Amino acid sequence: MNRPVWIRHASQLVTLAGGSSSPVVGERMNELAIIEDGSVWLENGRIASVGTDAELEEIYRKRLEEADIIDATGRLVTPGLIDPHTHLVHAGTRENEFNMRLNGATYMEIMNNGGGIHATTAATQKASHEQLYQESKKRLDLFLLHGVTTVEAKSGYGLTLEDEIKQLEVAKQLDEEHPVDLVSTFMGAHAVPKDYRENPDAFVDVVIQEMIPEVARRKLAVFNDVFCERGVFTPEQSRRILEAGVEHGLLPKIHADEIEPYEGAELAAEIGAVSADHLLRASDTGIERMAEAGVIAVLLPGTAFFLMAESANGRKMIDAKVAVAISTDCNPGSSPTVSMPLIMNLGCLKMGMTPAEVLTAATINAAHAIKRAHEIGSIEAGKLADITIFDVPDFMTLQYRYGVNHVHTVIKKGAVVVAEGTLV
Ligand SMILES: O=C(O)CC1=NCN=C1
Ligand SMILES: [Zn+2]
Repeated sequence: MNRPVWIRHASQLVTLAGGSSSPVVGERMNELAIIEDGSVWLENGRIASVGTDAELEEIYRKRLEEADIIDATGRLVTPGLIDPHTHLVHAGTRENEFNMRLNGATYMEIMNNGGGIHATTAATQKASHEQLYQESKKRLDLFLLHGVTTVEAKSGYGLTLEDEIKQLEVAKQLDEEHPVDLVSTFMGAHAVPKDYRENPDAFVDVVIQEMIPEVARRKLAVFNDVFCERGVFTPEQSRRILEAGVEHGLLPKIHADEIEPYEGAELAAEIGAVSADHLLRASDTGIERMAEAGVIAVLLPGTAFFLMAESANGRKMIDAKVAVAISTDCNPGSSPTVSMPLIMNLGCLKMGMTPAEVLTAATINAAHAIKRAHEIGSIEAGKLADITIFDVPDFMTLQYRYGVNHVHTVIKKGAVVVAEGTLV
């Protein structure tokens, strides 16, 4: 049995308490429920008590010797960060395309010429399970070093039943073996394979009739996602794919309005998606409908930055009472980063969000976007003991001193997995 862990004297203990029952919207995204000189007692992998240091010293006065003490004096303590949108499991890289885009090519031009997602699909189809596992594990180690304790991971670079299952089985093995928890999304509808270019609806039928039933039968995914974009899947095809997922118990997510306005946000609201992601080009109507329907906006400022595009308007969405979460969109083409701290910086600098709002978006709202807010995303008694300690005194400095990884310690289910910025 592991000894209890007592984190003491946090200059700011950001609990995010009070946001677990439903996604946090509007002004409440600025309410971090901070405890000065804060203290957390972790036991049996879960959070046992939260309060001031004096309060916990009183509660545990007869057990102080039992605990391993972590002195957080002068440091910021937050819930473990959560990344609700990654394409973690993939093979290969696309730095050649990065250079092409720096020389004026567009993302869709590259994709329509057989690169982009198709390039990564070719590499992933060729890769063995073991190769995918090893390459993805390296990325997961880096996520951990950047303070992330849970990630969502999509398939979508297989585009055949066998290869989609291969990706999802790698994610399952990583979830079982790596400290970071994974929540899987099936995304067979990530692109139309070249062989179906003349008849994309035939591929939609394969996704609906073959892939979704088998993935659901094997319980390899919680969510079903589709790239709803002009030149990829139409809103009508996307609807068919997401409704088929719902019929098999897979919750809907959608890549919406990333490159062009395409009424993806409207579709997300209409079918009651858990989240609509990207939204760089979402319409005002789409944002309003998402607020009414309670669809979470998962915003990906790293992707906009890397595609040299205008970011989504996080400010407008928060003011319209849409619950906002943020993510790296970790993928080899449009966002090859694992740095959630940088994504928070970009949320402030490029999407008009406050330092408090980006922290809410990277913790409790990200937990809601993967349906895990009952277990993670805030520092409250009973939740998993997933904690990140930053070597800055407060949540404002975390954004002010931008572009730096300030992670000092990461605790996953009560065990120290990163100490002084190094994997344990
Ligand atoms: O380009 C990629 O590999 C990932 C992506 N999917 C939809 N937008 C970007
Ligand atoms: Zn994505």
